Amino acid sequence: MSPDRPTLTATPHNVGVDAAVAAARRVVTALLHAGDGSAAAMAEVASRLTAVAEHLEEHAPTRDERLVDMWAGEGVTRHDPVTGPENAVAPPLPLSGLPDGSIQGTVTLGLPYQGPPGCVHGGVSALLLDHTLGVANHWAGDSGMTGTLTLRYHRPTPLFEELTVRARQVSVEGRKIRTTGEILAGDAVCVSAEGLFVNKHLPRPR
Ligand SMILES: CCCCC/C=C\C/C=C\C/C=C\C/C=C\CCCC(=O)SCCNC(=O)CCNC(=O)[C@H](O)C(C)(C)COP(=O)(O)OP(=O)(O)OC[C@H]1O[C@@H](n2cnc3c(N)ncnc32)[C@H](O)[C@@H]1OP(=O)(O)O
Repeated sequence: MSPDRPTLTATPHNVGVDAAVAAARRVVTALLHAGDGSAAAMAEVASRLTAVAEHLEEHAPTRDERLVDMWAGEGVTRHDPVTGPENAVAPPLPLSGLPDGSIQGTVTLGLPYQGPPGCVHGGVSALLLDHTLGVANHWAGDSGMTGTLTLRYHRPTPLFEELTVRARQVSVEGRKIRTTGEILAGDAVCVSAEGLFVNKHLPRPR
């Protein structure tokens, strides 16, 4: 971690559940690349993956216990669907704070996130931006829940290319927090976002 660029999201470990999740992401991507026409032994793949799922289910706490556990501590989340090293749905997108108060991260998205041919699904862009704006609010000090998120899709967002996702808090008036952000490919803005967040926090499971 660089002192003028603090890491704001959970750092993946190369062991334990983080390593298993990284392998699961690889499986999801490999399945989509293989497709129905592949010569892979899909019946056997399905049976081995089912055995893995059954093993995990057998050793999991109850859902309520897990919900308490994943919200324990006051630090960064490890489970969210954007940055979470414990969430195989997350690309993941690591985010850092910049000296000007904004935040930024880079990510390259593959086939699981495809919308238009060769491009990122618009809902996936919305997910990345919603979360990044939320983290920018935490970093700035006043945060809340997304009330309204407005997106403008300027140009198709490419798969397989490094994207920059950035955001900054713009203003706080009473409980209303305004935040903006963008996804860029190179210097070109692909998607821009304006968020109105309302300072309200749901209680953590206990
Ligand atoms: C989200 C917190 C996560 C906690 C994580 C904590 C630690 C982890 C650390 C790191 C993780 C970092 C960040 C997390 C990042 C991202 C989180 C993702 C964000 C989400 O994924 S979050 C889920 C989607 N989100 C919802 O599920 C909201 C459902 N909804 C409601 O819960 C209410 O609807 C609410 C709260 C929005 C408002 O309800 P309310 O009763 O508190 O507000 P009220 O009526 O008093 O209005 C007060 C003033 O806000 C204006 N106002 C009201 N609603 C508005 C709206 N929708 N749009 C624009 N303006 C609105 C009024 O017009 C009035 O304005 P004025 O004062 O000027 O009249």
